[in-house]
Amino acid sequence: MQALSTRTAKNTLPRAFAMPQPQVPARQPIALISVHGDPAADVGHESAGGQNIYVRQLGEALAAAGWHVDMFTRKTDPNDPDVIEHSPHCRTIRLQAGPLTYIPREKLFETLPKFVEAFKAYHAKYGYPLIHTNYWLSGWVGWQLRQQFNFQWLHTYHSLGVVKYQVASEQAQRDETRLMVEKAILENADCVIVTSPQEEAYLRRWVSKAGQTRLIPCGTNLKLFYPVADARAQLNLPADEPIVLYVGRFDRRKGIETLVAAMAQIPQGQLLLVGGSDPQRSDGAERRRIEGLVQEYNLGDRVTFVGQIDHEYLAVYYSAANVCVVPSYYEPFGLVAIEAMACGTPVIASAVGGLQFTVIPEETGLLVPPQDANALANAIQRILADPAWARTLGKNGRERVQALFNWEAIALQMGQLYRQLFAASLMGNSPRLEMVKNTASLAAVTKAALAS
Ligand SMILES: O=c1ccn([C@@H]2O[C@H](COP(=O)(O)OP(=O)(O)O)[C@@H](O)[C@H]2O)c(=O)[nH]1
Repeated sequence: MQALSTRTAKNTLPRAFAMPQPQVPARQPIALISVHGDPAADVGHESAGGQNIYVRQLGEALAAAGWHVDMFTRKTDPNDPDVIEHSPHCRTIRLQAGPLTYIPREKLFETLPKFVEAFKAYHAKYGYPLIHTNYWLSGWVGWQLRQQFNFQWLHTYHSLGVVKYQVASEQAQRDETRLMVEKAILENADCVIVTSPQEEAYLRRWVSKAGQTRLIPCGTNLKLFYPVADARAQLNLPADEPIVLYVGRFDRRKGIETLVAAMAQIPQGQLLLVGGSDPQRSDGAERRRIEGLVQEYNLGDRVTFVGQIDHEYLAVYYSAANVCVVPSYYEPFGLVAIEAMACGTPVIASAVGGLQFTVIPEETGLLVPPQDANALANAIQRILADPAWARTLGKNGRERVQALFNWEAIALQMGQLYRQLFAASLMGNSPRLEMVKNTASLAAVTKAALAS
């Protein structure tokens, strides 16, 4: 007799009776636009800094949380690939808009219409229901698209012209188009992300009373930034000499000049300047200017130009330092401050912008007036003179980052906001967002996001 029963048992039912295959849920596609900050680029020099890190971290985290994320940037080198896969559902897409060469951001505006056209080809295919733009140039792109398509539009400024132009050395750069576009963004986007309460206040005082904002700070990756025990040994640095650290781009507004002048007033200690530069570009010119000052102050044997360091390896530098200084004249947020704090290193920062949110004077470090070398020298000496207090500042700093600026929690908050905007738009409502008003409520939101 035929062994009919065994075949039947092995799932040979006629097609009509077969169970339907489980469907893999389609991922919601979203677009992050960062025209001048390529999320796939190496950071720490003129054309790549905090914005590149922010967009890349956000894209990767949202993809891990179940979205399909396309991050659009302008292609600047013909040898670069057009598409980079960061993970199966997160990619950087480089669009051709204008010449395939680096263009400083002050001159990028005229390439934007081409960027909009190139983006539309992808939009026709994926129909992104949510677009998150970064910096005013990408915001202009979002604003143009908004006039033609229906999508939820979020924006992060990263830097505000109206605040930047208040610094004397930046006034010559004043750009009326930028100011007009920044106002249009606030008034037309579905939600603007402010990264500090200071940014919210600047927007309301100087840009517009209209438009919705939500406080979601920048964050840092606590798995990358933590206290490294044998940092000095790894870097071959002496165990007992004070080390003052600067990390960042060579740009006048970063105030490296003030830090060098402060070091000249301090009798001991090494200054490490971490950050890349290209001799052909403006950061190369700034580095030469700083090198000149180091010679003038006779600090040649106490200042080291370390060059660019991989983001993934920076924790060793932060951990090796007694203090990290962020001497900026203008700083919208300042990732370097929270990275140093996450490594347990006290921070001395200028009392400007978001640094007044991240650094708590006398608790996690010190704040000093910008461009004041005397005040900075005093602050550095106070910290170097009291190692026990410095350790307490460092410990408090790490705790503050854990409570408020942990990237994992920030990404979850952003994902929740995206979902909130979607839900409200599906119901035809203009979404009403709850404003996080103070640090205590932000800490509670952060905790809740991590617990969810
Ligand atoms: O050699 C370097 C110098 C800087 N950075 C990174 O560049 C970013 C600078 O961001 P920040 O917000 O401090 O300043 P911005 O460049 O956006 O003005 C930080 O994440 C640094 O860790 C880096 O990875 N390597």
